[in-house]
Amino acid sequence: MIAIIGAGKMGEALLAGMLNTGHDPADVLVTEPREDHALALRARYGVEVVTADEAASRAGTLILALKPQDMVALLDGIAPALKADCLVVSVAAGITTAVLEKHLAADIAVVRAMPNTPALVGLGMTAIAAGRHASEADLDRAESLLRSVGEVLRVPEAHMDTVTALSGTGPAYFYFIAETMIEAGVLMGMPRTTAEKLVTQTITGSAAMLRDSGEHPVVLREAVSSPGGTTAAAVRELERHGVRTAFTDAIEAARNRSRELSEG
Ligand SMILES: NC(=O)C1=CN([C@@H]2O[C@H](COP(=O)(O)OP(=O)(O)OC[C@H]3O[C@@H](n4cnc5c(N)ncnc54)[C@H](OP(=O)(O)O)[C@@H]3O)[C@@H](O)[C@H]2O)C=CC1
Ligand SMILES: O=C(O)[C@@H]1CCC=N1
Repeated sequence: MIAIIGAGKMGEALLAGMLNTGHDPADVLVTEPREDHALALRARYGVEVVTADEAASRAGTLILALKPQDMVALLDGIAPALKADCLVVSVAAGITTAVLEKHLAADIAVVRAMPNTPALVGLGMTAIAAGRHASEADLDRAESLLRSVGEVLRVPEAHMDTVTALSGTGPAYFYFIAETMIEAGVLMGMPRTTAEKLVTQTITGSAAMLRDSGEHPVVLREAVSSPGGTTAAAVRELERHGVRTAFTDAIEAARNRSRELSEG
């Protein structure tokens, strides 16, 4: 039995992704404090909605997808109910395996995971790192569960805050660029629906090329840049406005915020 505690944006993306890829709703429990949201989840996905204690006592694999700020209180609350052989997978930004182990039973198997919302459409990217008591088999279990919603990479836990900044937060950078491009089209007088279609398909096609060509992004960008042309003019403006530095600083700020979240 898999239980998800906290079916907000990320928890629901994992839930929907898992069910879309063949998990049986009868094998999934969900915990959500808000009555109306709990009822909506039950109606939408056909899963059983239970209390956190019940989820902890019945789950073979427990996914914790509540906010980092709510995590310690939840861990302290469910620790007595948890099955000794339960695998705990936390997707919370910044919450280390040491914190999870400290507030659950000392020898519990925990895996820290950082997914992203494209899990909803089966194209997620998740990095995982093992706690002190998680065996290779536990990592395999976490990986096979998360692979149902996209790709999975094992990383040292020391990299997890950077993972959070790159792939966990990454979809937001992408949507920010998409939004900016659409608004630029609208500013220049294009109908919004036309701008949205052009930008969405451009981004989808570019992402597919980046994934499938095996080329470095610089090579792909150079292929778009005709001598004396539009792309070179545009890139000069991006550099002049410090967009590269802005992105680097943004990603560093996300990494630092993830670190701060581990301090409570
Ligand atoms: N959003 C994302 O793209 C990603 C998020 N994450 C991580 O996922 C976690 C959730 O983030 P996100 O989905 O964005 O946040 P949300 O606020 O959308 O989701 C958190 C959910 O947890 C519920 N919740 C709060 N307290 C409890 C509790 N005691 N028991 C059960 N459920 C509870 C909340 O209910 P209510 O609203 O009623 O308070 C809410 O539905 C965070 O730890 C975040 O770091 C990781 C990767 C990507
Ligand atoms: O914004 C956040 O804190 C979460 C973690 C990664 C993406 N969203």
